[in-house]
Amino acid sequence: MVDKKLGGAGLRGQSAGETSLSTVGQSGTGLTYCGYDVTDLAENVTFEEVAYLLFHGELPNQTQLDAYKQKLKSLRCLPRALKEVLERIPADAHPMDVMRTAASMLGNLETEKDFSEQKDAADRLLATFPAIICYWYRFSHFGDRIITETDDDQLGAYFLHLLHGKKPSELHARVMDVSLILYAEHEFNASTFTARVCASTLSDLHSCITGAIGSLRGPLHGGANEAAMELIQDLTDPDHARSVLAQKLANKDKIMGFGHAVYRESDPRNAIIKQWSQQLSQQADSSRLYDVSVACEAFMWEQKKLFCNADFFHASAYHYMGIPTKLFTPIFVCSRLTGWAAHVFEQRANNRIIRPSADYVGVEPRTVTPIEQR
Ligand SMILES: CC(=O)SCCNC(=O)CCNC(=O)[C@H](O)C(C)(C)COP(=O)(O)OP(=O)(O)OC[C@H]1O[C@@H](n2cnc3c(N)ncnc32)[C@H](O)[C@@H]1OP(=O)(O)O
Ligand SMILES: O=C([O-])CC(=O)C(=O)O
Repeated sequence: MVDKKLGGAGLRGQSAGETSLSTVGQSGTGLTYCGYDVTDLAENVTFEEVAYLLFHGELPNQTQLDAYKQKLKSLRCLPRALKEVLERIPADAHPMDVMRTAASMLGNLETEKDFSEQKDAADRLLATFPAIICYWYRFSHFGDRIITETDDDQLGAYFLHLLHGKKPSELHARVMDVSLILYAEHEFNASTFTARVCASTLSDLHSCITGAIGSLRGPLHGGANEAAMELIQDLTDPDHARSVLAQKLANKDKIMGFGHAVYRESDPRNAIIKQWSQQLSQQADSSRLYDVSVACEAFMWEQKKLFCNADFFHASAYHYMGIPTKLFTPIFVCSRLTGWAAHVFEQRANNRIIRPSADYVGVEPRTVTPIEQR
């Protein structure tokens, strides 16, 4: 793998601490969680195993996994006060604002009083995030008060079940599971770094997660999967895709779902989700979204040597599973919560408050002019 030339703004390339949770752009296909290649994990384990790995440092054995899944299932009930808050948030709210408010509200209702409660607090958030976003969505858009306690075995299938009101197909359940694995953890990305900065003040887990959701919301980070959908939805065929992109590049527009702060030639998550998007397209009425996405990928590489990041083919994959575009980034939250929480645990275990310095570029020292003379 070629190292990206790093330096300058955005703290690019500077080490801001240690982690044993993941490596980005260093070994294997480019992304490892606790030493396992993400490609290996996406092929051979489930998201619940990845969550356990990030929280405990090792994959669970069968007994541990069964107990963990049982625990998560038992935590799916939303408190009445949280449902009341969700019912008051309007349908035109940004779903990431719903997630941010809900994480904060849960922090009021079920405050983490001591760090010894951190894993239970994280499991509770993990178990409830799919219910939170689907409860708000179904109530605000259709007036449904859904029952959030179901017997779904896995979080991805649980989300699709609550969203659509019926259990998903095996293929859809598997794609959601893989998607959650791919989004789970990514070293010191902007939202995780937000969580760690907050943790370094010895704040509570809900504050760390609430802040991280705010950072993930932006289109340069998690919001890119929705922005990519907005781009591809209007592309009629590969020729049209090429001409729209050529115009955008001429305008110096950023093309969402392309490029990365660390990877230089490819994002290993792309090949995986792309292959699942292709499978979904073969079952769909039309393969247009997949075909135009492939044309965008080829054109961007040919013109700018820019490659698809994790977000680009997630857009078509999620769309093929009937997921409304506005819920794409909240799914990212449901997954990345595991990475955020694991980083909070790691920060707390060896903490020093994160407080860098700034290079001052303002005016020279001066004295106050009395107000009547200004
Ligand atoms: C899961 C995730 O969060 S993955 C990231 C999701 N975000 C996106 O997809 C948004 C689109 N992409 C981007 O904005 C950027 O590629 C980022 C934010 C991901 C990384 O930013 P940086 O590290 O600053 O990018 P990088 O240093 O590689 O940029 C090099 C050049 O390529 C350009 N470039 C990078 N990405 C893009 C893009 N998607 N479209 C057009 N040009 C781009 C930059 O503008 C820069 O040009 P310049 O030198 O003329 O200023
Ligand atoms: O690492 C980054 O900068 C962004 C990213 O891909 C992620 O958070 O998954």
